[in-house]
Amino acid sequence: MAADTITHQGLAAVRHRLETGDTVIASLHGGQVLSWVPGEGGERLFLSDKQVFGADAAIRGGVPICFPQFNERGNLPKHGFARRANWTLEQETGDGFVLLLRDSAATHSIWPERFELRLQVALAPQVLKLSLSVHNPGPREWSFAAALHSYWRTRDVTQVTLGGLAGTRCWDARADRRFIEDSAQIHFGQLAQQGFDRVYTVASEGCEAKPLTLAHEHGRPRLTLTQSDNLHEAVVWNPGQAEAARLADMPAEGWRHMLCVEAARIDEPVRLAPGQRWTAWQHLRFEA
Ligand SMILES: O=P(O)(O)OC[C@H]1O[C@@H](O)[C@H](O)[C@@H](O)[C@@H]1O
Repeated sequence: MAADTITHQGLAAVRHRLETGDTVIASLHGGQVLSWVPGEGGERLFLSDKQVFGADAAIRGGVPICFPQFNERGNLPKHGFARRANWTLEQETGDGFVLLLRDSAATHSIWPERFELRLQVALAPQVLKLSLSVHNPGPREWSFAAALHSYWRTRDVTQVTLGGLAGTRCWDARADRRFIEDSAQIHFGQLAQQGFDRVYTVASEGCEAKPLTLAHEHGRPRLTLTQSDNLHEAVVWNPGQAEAARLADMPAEGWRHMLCVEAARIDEPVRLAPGQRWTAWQHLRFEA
C-alpha cells in the first residue's frame, strides 16, 4: 500500500501499512518513527503521553535519531540536532518511505557542515527495517556520531530480559565502570532503584553484532534486534524511577513501560570525505 500523510498525536506524520495490518508511523519533526504495530501483536514502541511540545522540542519515545553527536560527548546540543529538526518526505519506496533532512540556515547556526541525512523506513510482515544514511555533499571532510535511539515498549520492564550481550565490552555510564558482560540474560528487576545506562561494544567492521533478544521472562513475546557492523555500539538505557521523575516529558510510571536498546556509532566517529556516503541499519523482528 502507498504511504499516506497523516496527523499523529498532533504531529505531521507519514504512515505505511501492509495488507497484513503491519503499520509504521513516523513524524516529520525529528524524522522519528513513533509507532510500529506488527500485524500480530500491538504497539511495540514506547511513546510518552507527556510530551513537551514546541518547535524545537525532542519527542520522548519512538526512534529518535541522534546526529551528529551522541549524548553530551561534544559541544553540540545533547544527542545532536536531527531529533529536533523538521524533516521532509523524500520518496515512497513500495515497502515504506524515505525521510530527508538537509543542512539549512537553521542547522548552520548549530553546526557549519553541509550534509544530507536520510532515514529509510521499510516494513515486512512482523519486521521493521530502519536504515540511516549520511552523505557529505560539501567541500570538506567532517566526522559524526549517530544512533537509532529506539524506545521499546514493555508491559513491565522489571520483568523483561535482554540476551545477546555476553562477552561484549561494557561501559556502565552511571558507575563509570568498564567490564566484560558475563550475563547471558540481563534482568532489569533493580531498575526502580538505580536506572540503567550502559554502552556495549557489540560490533566492528566485518564483524557483525550477535542478534539481541528482548523478551518477557517466559520468552514471549520476543523482539529480535540486529544492526549493521558499522554501528559498533548498543546502548541500553532506562532512567529508572528517580531519574524519570525529573524528566518533564515522562509520565510517573513511564520508565516501567520502556527500554531503550539503541544501535549506535559512538566511540569511533565516522569520517566522511566530500562526496562520500555512509549507511547503517537496525532491523527488528517481532514474535508474538
Ligand atoms: O533525555 P535525553 O536527552 O533524550 O537522553 C536520554 C538518554 O539517552 C541515552 O542514549 C543515554 O545513554 C543516556 O545517558 C541519556 O540520559
